Amino acid sequence: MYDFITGRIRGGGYAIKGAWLLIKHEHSIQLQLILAILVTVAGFYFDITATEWMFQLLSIGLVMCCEGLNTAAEKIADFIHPDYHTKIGQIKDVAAGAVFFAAVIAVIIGVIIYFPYIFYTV
Ligand SMILES: Nc1ncnc2c1ncn2[C@@H]1O[C@H](COP(=O)(O)OP(=O)(O)OP(=O)(O)O)[C@@H](O)[C@H]1O
Repeated sequence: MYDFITGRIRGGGYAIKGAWLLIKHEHSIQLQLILAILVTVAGFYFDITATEWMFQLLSIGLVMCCEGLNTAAEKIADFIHPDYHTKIGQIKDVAAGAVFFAAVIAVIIGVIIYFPYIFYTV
């Protein structure tokens, strides 16, 4: 039981270290973080509902999660095959495609939330 708890705590520490490395070194994650901060400010400004906050936070989490996994896939690809190869290109494109799905959904959710606040408020 003790090993289980210390192992989980250590695992959490590695995960926080990984999240910090993403924020510190990856421009794509830095951009997503800036966008997340901006929409969070917008959420407070427009006083969005609890349900809208949940969808917004889910969207932020989904995009940052996909972006982080995309970065991991790119790093694995570069590590196992640093030279140019069409397969590596496909692997990177597929990983980027996953981010694209998440980003499109996040934009649609953002439009659904903020369009009425911006255009229909009296
Ligand atoms: N080793 C490679 N072999 C073949 N094609 C590659 C290779 N590296 C990159 N590519 C192609 O270039 C695209 C961009 O790759 P890259 O690793 O630069 O990703 P990126 O999205 O620019 O990275 P970042 O998110 O760090 O800015 C890939 O999606 C792929 O199509």
